[in-house]
Amino acid sequence: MKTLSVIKFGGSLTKNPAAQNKFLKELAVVAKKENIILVHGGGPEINALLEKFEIKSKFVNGLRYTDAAALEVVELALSGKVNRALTTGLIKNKVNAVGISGKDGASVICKQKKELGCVGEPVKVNKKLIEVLTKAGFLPVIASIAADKAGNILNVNADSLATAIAVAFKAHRLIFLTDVAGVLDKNKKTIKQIKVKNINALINDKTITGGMIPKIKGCASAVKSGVKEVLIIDGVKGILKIQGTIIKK
Ligand SMILES: Nc1ncnc2c1ncn2[C@@H]1O[C@H](COP(=O)(O)OP(=O)(O)O)[C@@H](O)[C@H]1O
Ligand SMILES: CC(=O)N[C@@H](CCC(=O)OP(=O)(O)O)C(=O)O
Repeated sequence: MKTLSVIKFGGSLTKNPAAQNKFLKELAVVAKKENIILVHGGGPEINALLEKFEIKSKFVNGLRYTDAAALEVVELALSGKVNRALTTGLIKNKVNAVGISGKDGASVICKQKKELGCVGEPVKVNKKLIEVLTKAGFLPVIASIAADKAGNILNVNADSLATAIAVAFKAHRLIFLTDVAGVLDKNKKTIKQIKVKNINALINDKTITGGMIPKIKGCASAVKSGVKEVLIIDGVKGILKIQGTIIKK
């Protein structure tokens, strides 16, 4: 039986068309040998569209405070732009990709983090739709938009969404591709391996900040839930020759 990898493509990489194209080509190779669920963010696309619409946004511990006006723009950027681009790119590389978001098929149910406005934290994954797609040979490409149990749309950090999906599907691997060479220490050198018990210290001493916080927290919960290989890797180097940080028990 093929193993399952959940791969999260960081929005940071959408700024680098060469890296994005390389990723799509390499994913086409990997998808022949493994089942893949692709989850993506799109921070820079969201920022660019918010600027166009003159809507201000701010980040709290790596999560965007999202009011109702910003939410519309977030969905437009994630589902309308980034999801379309990745799905089209995969189809061009002969991969049977299908673009959805976490809200489709009520796949990911969230609890609203009211202090952040229209932001959700995944609390439940309904596997049906994603399973139907993977079993029929499609590769799901999932934008980090989801809904609460009443169907209200919420902005979800893509790292948290990828983690929830990896845990629910008991994935063998969870890989976060980003625009840096893994988790860096204070001298900007890649930390090759991090133990879960050391993660809080790295956050508290501010080695890990901003967008790396939801990623490393996702890694910790995936490792604790039994995902065997959890990695934060250099998205520019790609997924065939993996370079970055492995997170272990
Ligand atoms: N210790 C760290 N090592 C590497 N990157 C870090 C660290 N702390 C904070 N960061 C920041 O996290 C960013 C990656 O997170 P983010 O911008 O959300 O990327 P993505 O869109 O790939 O999820 C890096 O570009 C870097 O600015
Ligand atoms: C709540 C929250 O912060 N949502 C994120 C969703 C996109 C994302 O996670 O994109 P990256 O992969 O670029 O980080 C945001 O609004 O930026």
